[in-house]
Amino acid sequence: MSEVKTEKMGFEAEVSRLLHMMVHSVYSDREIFLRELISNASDACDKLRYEALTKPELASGDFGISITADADAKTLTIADNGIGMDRDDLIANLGTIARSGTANFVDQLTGDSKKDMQLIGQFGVGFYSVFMVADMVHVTTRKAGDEHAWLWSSAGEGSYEIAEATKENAGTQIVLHLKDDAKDFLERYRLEKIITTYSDHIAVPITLAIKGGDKKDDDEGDEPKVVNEGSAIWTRPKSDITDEQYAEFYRHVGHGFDDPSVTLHYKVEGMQEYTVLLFVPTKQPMDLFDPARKNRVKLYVKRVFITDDSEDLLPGWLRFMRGVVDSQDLPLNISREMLQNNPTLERMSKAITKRVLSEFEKLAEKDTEKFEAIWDEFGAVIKEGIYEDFERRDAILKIARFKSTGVDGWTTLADYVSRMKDKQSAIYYITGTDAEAVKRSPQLEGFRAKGIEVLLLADPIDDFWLQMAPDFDGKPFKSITRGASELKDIAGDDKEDETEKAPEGDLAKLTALMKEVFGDKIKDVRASDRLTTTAACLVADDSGMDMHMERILKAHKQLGAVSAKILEINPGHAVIRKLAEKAGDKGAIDTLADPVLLLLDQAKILEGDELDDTAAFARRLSAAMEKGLV
Ligand SMILES: Nc1ncnc2c1ncn2[C@@H]1O[C@H](COP(=O)(O)OP(=O)(O)OP(=O)(O)O)[C@@H](O)[C@H]1O
Repeated sequence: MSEVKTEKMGFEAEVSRLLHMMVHSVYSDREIFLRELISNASDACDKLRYEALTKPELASGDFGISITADADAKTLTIADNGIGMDRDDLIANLGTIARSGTANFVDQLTGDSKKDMQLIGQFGVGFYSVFMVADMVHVTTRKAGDEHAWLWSSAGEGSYEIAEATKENAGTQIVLHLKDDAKDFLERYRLEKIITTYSDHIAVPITLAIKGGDKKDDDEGDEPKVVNEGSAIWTRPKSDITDEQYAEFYRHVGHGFDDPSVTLHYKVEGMQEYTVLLFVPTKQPMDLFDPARKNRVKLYVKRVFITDDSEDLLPGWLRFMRGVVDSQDLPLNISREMLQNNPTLERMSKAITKRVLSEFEKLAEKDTEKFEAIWDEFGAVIKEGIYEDFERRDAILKIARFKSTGVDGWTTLADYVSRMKDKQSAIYYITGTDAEAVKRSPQLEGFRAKGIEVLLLADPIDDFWLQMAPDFDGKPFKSITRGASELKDIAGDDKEDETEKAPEGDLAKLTALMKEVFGDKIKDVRASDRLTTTAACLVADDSGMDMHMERILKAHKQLGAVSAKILEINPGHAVIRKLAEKAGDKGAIDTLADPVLLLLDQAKILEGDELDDTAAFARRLSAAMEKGLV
């Protein structure tokens, strides 16, 4: 017999950190390791079932997962006849951290085992959780279509070994040598309970056999017994499925660790036939803002898993949804490439999207609080649909929620419109990168004083959808940082404005002087009615681009230079009054140059813009302070 070559390999540093924690864990829900292993085994069966559509020789018999507890050997074995792994797969999957969820988990480890343990519940650690219960793990695996089998072994600290092995069929067998304090995972009652609690929804049969030990309490013999329902959960009637079973399935299919906030389970029959089981998570999935904007809903055809990577199953703006769509109409031998631009899939996608939106609409009416909690998490993503999904634009605008100066929580556009003032024709908004900073924008002052509501938009997508959606209910959206304000024409609820203002004549002299000082730095200077407490602010020209949008485009190098702005000054502000008084004096252009330049820099700072010359700003400010102090 030739000698078996064993290679010793070190775990990736992050895995070692993770494993160290697992090995020394005091986590009370250790039983989740079994859920993770069953989940992986089921995924492996799904993958092979798909491969076998085009290469039937790869699969051998019915798919199944078997769990064997050996009380004498103190081992728990989980075996599947799924896709299996080759040597490279083993190194990539059981030696590194591939999943973003786990990587995030490791990033957040503090070294304080109590705190770290709490994180497991939020992230899950997949396969590595076996080291909470086992001090030695052997994985024997053979990839379907491959003649070699491999044995991966590790005690969970620092390193693992890989050696060539023999295995009759494709699939994976994982043997856990249980730690002394984990022997309860050999008991039938305990195992059955774990499997039915966490894995009942698994669509392949899970058999359990108990071997050896004292059989006094277990008269069911050594024969493997099927312990789960074994049918795909989405094919079962709703009335047979408990909330907990839905939640477990959600966690399995969505790789989530929270509970679903909405479960949508229905069947369509007629022209098209398919079943939908979709979930809205409670918390944002890790990859929500990945630039790839991938959809994670799994597409099945007649119960056979096809892909969880179809760009056409649901639009990108619903990428937070998790679950399964099982079609009866698509051909079973459909390749993933053939799914692109497939008319059946397109029709299905449209109908599901419509249904999801109408469920949101219903929920928003029936349980506003719950819908708003969903909006808190996913609103920024749903709004991408206003930008890119022309057909759904109106429907999304209808359910969309916004922060506004008029209310504390969220408002709908319809509610905003119902609160519009007499002669107010537009829906006013202001955009920015930070919700709190937006709230403090000087341009809001005049609107606040008149009780005219302004939407406060601080999601990156806001500037973009506003380009695509010109109005709601016939009312145009209008940026309050662009163009002349129509405040004086709108009947607000302010009292007679009694603030003392600079006389028109002086003001005209001051604006002329300022224009001269600023040159082409500024497009125009004019008196403002949008300011009440701030001396000056910048606004964009009516025909120009919204200032925040311009800044975004410049940051993304989509725009060379920003256009010159208009400086609006507040005639009621003491500084402006003083300046206006002096603007007609002889030599005023010299004496007032520094203060008016300071005003301009101040307005830029309020916008979060960079100053052209910070040294000059500091010098002017010091000079002004000196004048005030001495
Ligand atoms: N029984 C198995 N058969 C084939 N491949 C497996 C098996 N178990 C694990 N793997 C491979 O190892 C990878 C890592 O597994 P792990 O449980 O750590 O994470 P995951 O399954 O990707 O994510 P999650 O735990 O959220 O399901 C899997 O993605 C899979 O490719």
